[in-house]
Amino acid sequence: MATDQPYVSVRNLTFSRGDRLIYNNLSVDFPRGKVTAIMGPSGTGKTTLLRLIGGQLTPDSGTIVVDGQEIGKLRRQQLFELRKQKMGMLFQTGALFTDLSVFDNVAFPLRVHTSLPESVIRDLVLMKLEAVGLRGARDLNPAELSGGMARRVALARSIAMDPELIMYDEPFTGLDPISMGMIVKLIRGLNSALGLTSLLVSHDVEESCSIADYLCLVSGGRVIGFGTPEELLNEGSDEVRQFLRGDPDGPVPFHYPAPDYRQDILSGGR
Ligand SMILES: Nc1ncnc2c1ncn2[C@@H]1O[C@H](COP(=O)(O)OP(=O)(O)OP(=O)(O)O)[C@@H](O)[C@H]1O
Repeated sequence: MATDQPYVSVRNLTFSRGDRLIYNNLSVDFPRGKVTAIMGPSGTGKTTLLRLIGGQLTPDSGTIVVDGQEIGKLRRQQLFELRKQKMGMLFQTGALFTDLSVFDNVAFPLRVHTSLPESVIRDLVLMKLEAVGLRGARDLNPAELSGGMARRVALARSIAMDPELIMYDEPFTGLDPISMGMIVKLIRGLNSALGLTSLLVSHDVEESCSIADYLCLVSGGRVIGFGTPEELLNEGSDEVRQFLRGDPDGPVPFHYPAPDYRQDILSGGR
């Protein structure tokens, strides 16, 4: 696949949950080898988009192409192979196996998906743990880890199979500033060192802007801005800039639609 082709290409995607239309004809490309942060209001469908790209959900219509392969055309086994070989996911809820040590958690995908000898698995696990700074914690159990350490072990596990695409869903949530700083550094560092394509869903504007090559802002089922953080902060629409600056009022109004305030007060009713 040519390196100038996007790694993920979404075309005319429509997807509903029950009566709720979440995406209506969405098209967006995610550049290869870059970190793109997907941001937008709560409930707008960011996690849903990651799950559609990962093939865990199926679009009502439209196509999703990952590294040249159209997800919707793959048979179940092919999709499983694609996910196994090319995709890593770090979901906020992606808990570690509590009855396995740190080492065994990271070794798990290698043991399940490959027939590598234990000596090679050992080297690979130690390399991944070294990358997240936790080689020395290999014998601990998840219950002995802080939240930040657990997130780093989960990250080591999600890169165990050397994915090309890694999707992070709210990786900073609930972390103290130091742990958050470590995860920020790791996401950026791993992307550069391993040449990954990274998609990051996050509400943390400052952290996302500090590591993302591109921001993709979604709202109301469509992309309202795509560009570098600087481009969007300086030249984005009013709605984009309101979101990025966290302004309480703007195109998204502070007040829920209501009748005239003065008349409302004077009317005396409810
Ligand atoms: N399993 C489900 N069944 C039905 N509706 C769902 C399900 N999961 C999510 N939804 C709905 O789909 C919409 C999009 O959810 P999603 O989690 O993708 O939003 P999000 O942008 O990631 O939100 P947040 O920023 O709050 O995490 C929401 O309205 C949500 O209520």
